[in-house]
Amino acid sequence: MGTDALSFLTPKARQALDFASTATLTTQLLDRGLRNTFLHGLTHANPRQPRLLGEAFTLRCIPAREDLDVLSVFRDYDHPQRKAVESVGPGQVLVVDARGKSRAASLGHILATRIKMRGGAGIVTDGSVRDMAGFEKLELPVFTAGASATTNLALHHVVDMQVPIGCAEVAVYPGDIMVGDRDGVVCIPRGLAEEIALDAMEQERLEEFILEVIEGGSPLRGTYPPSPETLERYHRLREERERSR
Ligand SMILES: O=C([O-])CC(=O)C(=O)O
Ligand SMILES: [Mg+2]
Repeated sequence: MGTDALSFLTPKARQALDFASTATLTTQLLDRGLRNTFLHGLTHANPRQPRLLGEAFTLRCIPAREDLDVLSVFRDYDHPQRKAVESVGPGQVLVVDARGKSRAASLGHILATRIKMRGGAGIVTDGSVRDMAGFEKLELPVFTAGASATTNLALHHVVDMQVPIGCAEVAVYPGDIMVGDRDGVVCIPRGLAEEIALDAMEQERLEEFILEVIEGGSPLRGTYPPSPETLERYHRLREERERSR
């Protein structure tokens, strides 16, 4: 996976963002007062490629208009949609504000493949994609509200890239960190990414322990959330494991 765009993070934070679940990350964001960071309603197109990590490269659409949005505009290689695709860099995720409208696709298999070849880290749209059979096999994480055969400009007019957008009702700023897994996609404000990542890793480790205890038959009381005694057991176990490494 190309993660060049994430070089502002420490290797430890990058690793953590590659591992932590979106459930854990949204909890960490909530703990800092951010309640609306999960892009609800989007699912991954390729079941084997659910894990997404990259920096947001944003694309904004407004409603199409019949006098402007005609098929011939796609002959222009500098059409904003095509220009955006040719601008997504290594480690970046194309995040499309399709106003939550999925009746026409944000893009298709060829454009998505170009993003992959450019080293892009993925695609997220609150609209749809076309050529779904291709996306199901594409080795690029793509999150979408669904499939629609209708091409982009029947409904969308791509106006701008690298501006703040709304995607699935979540504010996404260029450079924010997008993380996806089987639950969907979360947007982490760039300035919070490092600390969220490190704390998320701690939460993951603790929850792994809690799950083991629950699987061992313990009730929730005293375990989840952990009582001081359970926490002590956890810290002791961690110390033991670290010593034996
Ligand atoms: O969305 C479009 O019209 C372009 C398309 O089909 C593709 O990229 O394969
Ligand atoms: Mg196509």
